[in-house]
Order: sequence, then C-alpha cells, then structure tokens
Amino acid sequence: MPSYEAIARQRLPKAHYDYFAGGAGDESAVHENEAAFARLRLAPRVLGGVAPDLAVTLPGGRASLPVLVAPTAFHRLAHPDGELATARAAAAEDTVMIVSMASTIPIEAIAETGATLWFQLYVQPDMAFTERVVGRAEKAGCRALVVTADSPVFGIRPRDLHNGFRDLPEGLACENLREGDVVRPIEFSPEISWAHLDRLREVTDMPLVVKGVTHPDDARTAVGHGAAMVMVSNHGGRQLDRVAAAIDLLPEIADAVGAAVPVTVDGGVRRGTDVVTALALGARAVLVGRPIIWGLAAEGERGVREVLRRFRAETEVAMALVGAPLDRSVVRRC
Ligand SMILES: Cc1cc2nc3c(=O)[nH]c(=O)nc-3n(C[C@H](O)[C@H](O)[C@H](O)COP(=O)(O)O)c2cc1C
Ligand SMILES: CCCCCCC(=O)C(=O)O
Repeated sequence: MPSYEAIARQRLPKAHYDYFAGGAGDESAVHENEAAFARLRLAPRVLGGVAPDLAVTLPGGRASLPVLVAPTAFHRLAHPDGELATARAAAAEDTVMIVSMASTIPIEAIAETGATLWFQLYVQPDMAFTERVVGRAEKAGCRALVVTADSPVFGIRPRDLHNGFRDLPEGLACENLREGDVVRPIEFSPEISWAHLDRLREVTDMPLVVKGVTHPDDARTAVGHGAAMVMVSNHGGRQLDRVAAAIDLLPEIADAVGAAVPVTVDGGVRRGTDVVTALALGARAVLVGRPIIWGLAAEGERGVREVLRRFRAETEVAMALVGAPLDRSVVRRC
C-alpha cells in the first residue's frame, strides 16, 4: 500500500508538494530530525504492572493522546476542505489542533467544528493588528496562544525558490489576516522580542506558549516571561538549516525548565516509538506536522484521522512494551 506521502506527492502540483515537504538550505535539519530519532534505541523495563495511559493534560486543555496537530499553513493547498477537515479529524480523535495563523479557513469557521483549538501567532510589527487577530482567536474559543519565536525572518527554501512558489494561488488566502476585503501579508520581523510576549500576556487570558525554542537559556527566559509551555522545535527544518535535531535538543531544555511548565517537542516524529522516546526524554506531548498534511492530501478528514489513529495504536503498544517508569533510563544513543 503506498504511503500517504507517496499519494500526496503524486496528487499535488510539484510546487505545493515541495512547499510542504521541503526545508531550509540543504535540508539537513529536515533529515536530521528523523535521523536523530533513528539513532536512539530503547531499553524496555519489564513487569512494571502499569497499563499505558495516553491521555495528557496541558495548559490549553486535555488530549486523549500525547500527539497534537502542529500548526501548518495553507491546508487548502493540500485538500479543498483544508483546515476544516483537519479540525474534524482532530476532534474525532480527541486531540488538540494548533491552527496556523496562515490557515486558509478563518479561525471562527474552524472553531465551529468543535475541535479543541490553540492558535499559532506570528507577532506582526503592527501590534494593534496583532492584538485584533489574537482577539479573534480568543473570541472563537481557542484555548492557548502559541507564539512562534523561531521566525524573525523567513527561512531560505531552495525548493520554493526553484519552483517560483511565493504565495497562495488565486482564490486562497490567509483568512486570519483578512479585515473586510483586505488580506494583509504576514510579516516577519527581527525586532520581535520578549517585550512583545509581555504585551501579549496583558491582552489575552489564553495561556501563552513559546514555540521554536532550541536553547535552554531561552527556555528559562520564556518561563520567566510567563510562558505556560515551551515547544522545542526547529520548525521542521524550514527556518535555519544545520540546527540540531529537535529530539537531541529536548533533554537539556527539559532540564532547564524542570517542573515549571510542560515541554513539547516536534520535528521528525513519525512513529509511536518516536512519541514514547520523546516522552521518556522529558516531553509531555509531541506535535506532528508533515504526516498530517500527507493524510489530508491523500484522503481529507479520513486521512488525517487515520494518521492520528496510527499514532494512537503505535504509541499505546510502544508504551506498554517500554514499560514503566518511562524516563531517560530507557533511552540509549547508538
Ligand atoms: C508545510 C508546513 C507549514 C508550516 N507552517 C507553520 C506555521 O504556520 N506556523 C508554525 O509555527 N510552524 C509551522 N510549521 C512548522 C510545524 O509547526 C512543525 O514545527 C514542524 O512541521 C514539525 O516537523 P514535522 O513536519 O517533521 O513533523 C510548518 C511546517 C510545515 C511542514
Ligand atoms: C507568507 C506566509 C508564510 C506562512 C508561514 C508558514 C510557515 O511557517 C512555514 O514553515 O511554511
């Protein structure tokens, strides 16, 4: 049976497939995210007498499995139902969908699916506009605000340059940036700083989450600025090439944060064994990006649901087989 990624590659225009699959520079960080998981091995415990429990409680609510839908842009490039299909699948599988600010369906319509949503934000230099977008997300019922911190500029992605992929095609737009007839472009700014996080804390009651942390000092600073959760991520290798694999960065960040707030990791999570490895190394949950896109492109809502179902089944079995306690002692580097 062909993989969802193979179906997506066949079905999507090359420029769109490449946008989803590709990354920055030589794409070494894209590959390293997966390769780093493959270098880790497990040393299971036996006779622990503990049944696996996949449910997880996070500042933005509870999920029935520790696999959340990562924020990814432009779902209608993958499937006509776009983010509606993804959200319905997340709701059916009782997990959280983090909606990208660059979604192609407005947050209000996505919220009507009843899914547990968090909203991902690129802080815009126009803070008044940023605050209006945040206000929309909060009013729509989003339960957390995920501030992406790894994008002071947009990464250089050779596939997109080669394909001339710059923007959404006619008829599609970043609907969360629409005000009336005008859709503003997303801006990336190196001037975005911790002060912006402080301001956001004042204007929203949603718990603040900082996504894209790769250094333990920044993790500590995020907590100091009131972050309710820290997301270890190199943006799926799409921003800066040669960043270390997310899973390799996780332990020192988990140590830096300690018990203060939960930590998640994303990048290269493809199997239940990856999920369990991440949990053992200190993550409360993982985020999954491209596999969701491939499921969406291949079969819409059903495909996304199937991806989440596979993660659930594999994670449950891996958790049972790795046993208890699920901590660093069960992970080996080869
Ligand atoms: C096509 C695509 C679009 C993305 N869009 C966003 C985005 O809008 N905001 C964001 O914070 N991260 C974005 N990301 C990064 C993901 O949230 C996540 O960090 C990454 O995909 C995880 O790696 P994985 O794809 O290997 O699972 C995007 C990733 C992909 C692949
Ligand atoms: C011009 C809109 C860009 C949306 C950013 C999506 C993203 O983060 C990505 O990695 O791609």
